[in-house]
Order: sequence, then structure tokens, then C-alpha cells
Amino acid sequence: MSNEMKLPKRIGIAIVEHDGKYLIGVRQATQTLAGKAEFPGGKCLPEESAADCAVRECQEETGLDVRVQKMIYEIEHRYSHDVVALQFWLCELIDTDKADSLAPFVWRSREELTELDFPDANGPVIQLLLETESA
Ligand SMILES: Nc1nc2c([nH]c(=O)n2[C@H]2C[C@H](O)[C@@H](COP(=O)(O)OP(=O)(O)OP(=O)(O)O)O2)c(=O)[nH]1
Repeated sequence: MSNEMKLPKRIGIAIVEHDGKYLIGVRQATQTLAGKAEFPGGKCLPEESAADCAVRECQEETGLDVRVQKMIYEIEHRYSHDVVALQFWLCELIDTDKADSLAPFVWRSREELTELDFPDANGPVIQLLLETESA
């Protein structure tokens, strides 16, 4: 099926902020958009909300338990591999004493966000994070 006909895949993404830093990983060689920087996230299960998906994917990928605060951005984007409907949820750690994340996820400062190579769809949300004191 051509990409134009595909229904968007719903994606839940966790933007986890702690001490002015954000949890960022690198997409694996086996994944689409390999080598790009990413926030924890992935495809929503059937009937799972994007917020619940963001929390679940964050736990699976980084080992950290988070709670959502608010949705800060949503966008539909057409990649060559898929059409995606991305929801970005600002999240906080449930236990701020447990901030050690699984590789490849590390805490990156706001300044570092500008230097990282994120997927195209992330452009506006990165801009938003840079513009707002506390998104
Ligand atoms: N996790 C995450 N995914 C992102 C971000 N920005 C962005 O465009 N995406 C896209 C990449 C993927 O198309 C989709 C996330 O799905 P996924 O992480 O389950 O993708 P995947 O590699 O497991 O699956 P696939 O695309 O290989 O089928 O959202 C981001 O910041 N974090």
C-alpha cells in the first residue's frame, strides 16, 4: 500500500524532565531512523491512550517510572517508512532519587538539545522546549 493510503500509527512519547535535563536515547541500527536522537516512546497498543503508552514505553526503554504532567505537542508526520501521529507528553520521575537510566538513554541539558540530530517530526517540539522556561 502506498504511504498516502496508510492510516497514521499512534505514537506516545515521554519528554522526561528532571533537574533541567531531558532523557534522550539514540535509535538502534535495527530501527527505522537509525542513529537519530529520540525521546522514549513507541507505538500505542490497541485501545491504549498515548499518555499510557508514553509511560509504558519509558519504563520498558529506560527502566524509569514516570507520571505524565501534560501533553505539550502533537503532530502528524509522513516518513517514507510510516505515517505517524505523535503525541509528546511532558513527564516527571515518580521517585526523583532513582534517576539512573538504561543505556542508551542519558540525561541531556536544554543546550544539548540544539546539537542533537532528532527525527524531522521533532523539530517544533524541540523549539518549544527551548523557548519555554518550564514547558
Ligand atoms: N520513540 C520515539 N519515536 C519517535 C520520535 N520522533 C519520531 O518521529 N519518532 C517516530 C519513529 C517511529 O516511526 C515512531 C516510533 O515507533 P517505534 O520506536 O516503535 O518504532 P520502531 O523502530 O520500534 O518500529 P518501526 O518503525 O521499525 O516499525 O515514531 C521520538 O522522539 N521518540
